[in-house]
Amino acid sequence: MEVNNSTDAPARPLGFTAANNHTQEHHHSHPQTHGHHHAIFSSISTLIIIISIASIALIFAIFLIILMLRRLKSAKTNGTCKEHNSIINNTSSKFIAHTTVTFNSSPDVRGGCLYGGHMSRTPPPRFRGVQVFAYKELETATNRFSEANIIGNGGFGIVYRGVLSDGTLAAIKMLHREGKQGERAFRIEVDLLSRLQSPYLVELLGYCADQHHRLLIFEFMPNGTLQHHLHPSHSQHRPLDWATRLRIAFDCARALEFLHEHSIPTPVIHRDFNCTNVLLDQNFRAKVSDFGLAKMGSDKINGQISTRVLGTTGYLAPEYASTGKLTTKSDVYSYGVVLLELLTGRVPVDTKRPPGEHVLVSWALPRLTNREKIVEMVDPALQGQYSKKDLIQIAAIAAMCVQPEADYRPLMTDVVQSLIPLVKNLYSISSSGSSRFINQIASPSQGLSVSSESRWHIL
Ligand SMILES: Nc1ncnc2c1ncn2[C@@H]1O[C@H](COP(=O)(O)OP(=O)(O)OP(=O)(O)O)[C@@H](O)[C@H]1O
Repeated sequence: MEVNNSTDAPARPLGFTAANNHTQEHHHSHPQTHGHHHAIFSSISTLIIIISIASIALIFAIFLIILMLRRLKSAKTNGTCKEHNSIINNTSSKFIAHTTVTFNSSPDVRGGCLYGGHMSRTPPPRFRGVQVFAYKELETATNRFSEANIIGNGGFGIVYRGVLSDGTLAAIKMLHREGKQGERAFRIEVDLLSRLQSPYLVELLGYCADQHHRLLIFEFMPNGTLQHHLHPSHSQHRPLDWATRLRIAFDCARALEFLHEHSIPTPVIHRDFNCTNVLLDQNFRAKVSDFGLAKMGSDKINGQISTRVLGTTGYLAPEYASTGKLTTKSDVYSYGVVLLELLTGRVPVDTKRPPGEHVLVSWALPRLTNREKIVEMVDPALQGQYSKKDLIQIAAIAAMCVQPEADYRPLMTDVVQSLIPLVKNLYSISSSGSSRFINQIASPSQGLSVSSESRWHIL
């Protein structure tokens, strides 16, 4: 049986041939219909082409929009830093090479982040986690720095109580305009406290370097200074009890231990540790403040720093006062003086007292190692709240800390270790809510951290 009639014709599938034939027939028999179909086809393909082009254009536009949105987003994130950096690298206020901040002339930052350009949706500018405030914001926070909001007046400036825009209560320190020392103190506090975070140090919330204004914004410590409670000018404060004094001594020891041992890469010497620089929170937990005179260990030559003698009379270690040689042991001495104040309720220098009792350390040292005399030294306001064993232990620690020879003084770590059993014992016996405190005693590093980008230079 033959499938193809023509021998020359290539073999084709039947259907194909038929269809072809049919098409040919159709073409021949309906030329107008063919033209009409052709028009329909061409308009359909035009439509398809147009739709395709439109879709491609649409996809491209969407892609572009996404790209722009992404750019915008990342610009915002970096923008905070860039914007901020441009301000701090301005001639007016510079943070150079990790540490040095110089404030030479007035910046023109109107409209920039220092002049409240970040008031609305963008997050406020930050420097190492510390907020940069506009002067206007702080004016608002303190009701134009009203007298009613003044909470203190220190060597470097006036401290105001203020409420920040997010409702946070803050202590706002406005530094005096004149004097290089104030400028330096400002620079050191910002630089140091933005790197050091410890529950034993008063937190720096932010700063303002707007034109000639220099302000530091700290967490608010509702119970003020240890000075106010230990040596009140009026008798408005109830005397601190023994347990609270012991806990304050412990918190301060931890603060100095943190500065000396856990600050990276070099130890920090507070240089002005005293009762006015110990602030108390609502639970009378102590935090150390005022780092304006602090020094980095990197300044040292053979373990000691030669420097101008700055600090507070009565708290200065003898070798530092006489030669200007500063080490972490200078802080240990100052700590010993504060411990003596907690123990005796006396001020470091009191010329109203009888001869031989003017200087607290000279009066206390020979008595601290005499068991009978220790009891006579204790602040009468304590009214025997302590155990004699604890008293002797505290006296021994204080005696070690105020040794005239720096090498004989203990490290702050040793002081902390000696205080741990006393404080643990005290708080396991007493009040509720102490378990958290005991946990903190047990794990010294808890809550402590130091910024990893710390590369400190001489300040
Ligand atoms: N964070 C704070 N919270 C609550 N009150 C504070 C805070 N910081 C300071 N004060 C109050 O402001 C007062 C002045 O503090 P400031 O640190 O300026 O000076 P000072 O420590 O008393 O003296 P100096 O700066 O000369 O060492 C303190 O005595 C205290 O009453």
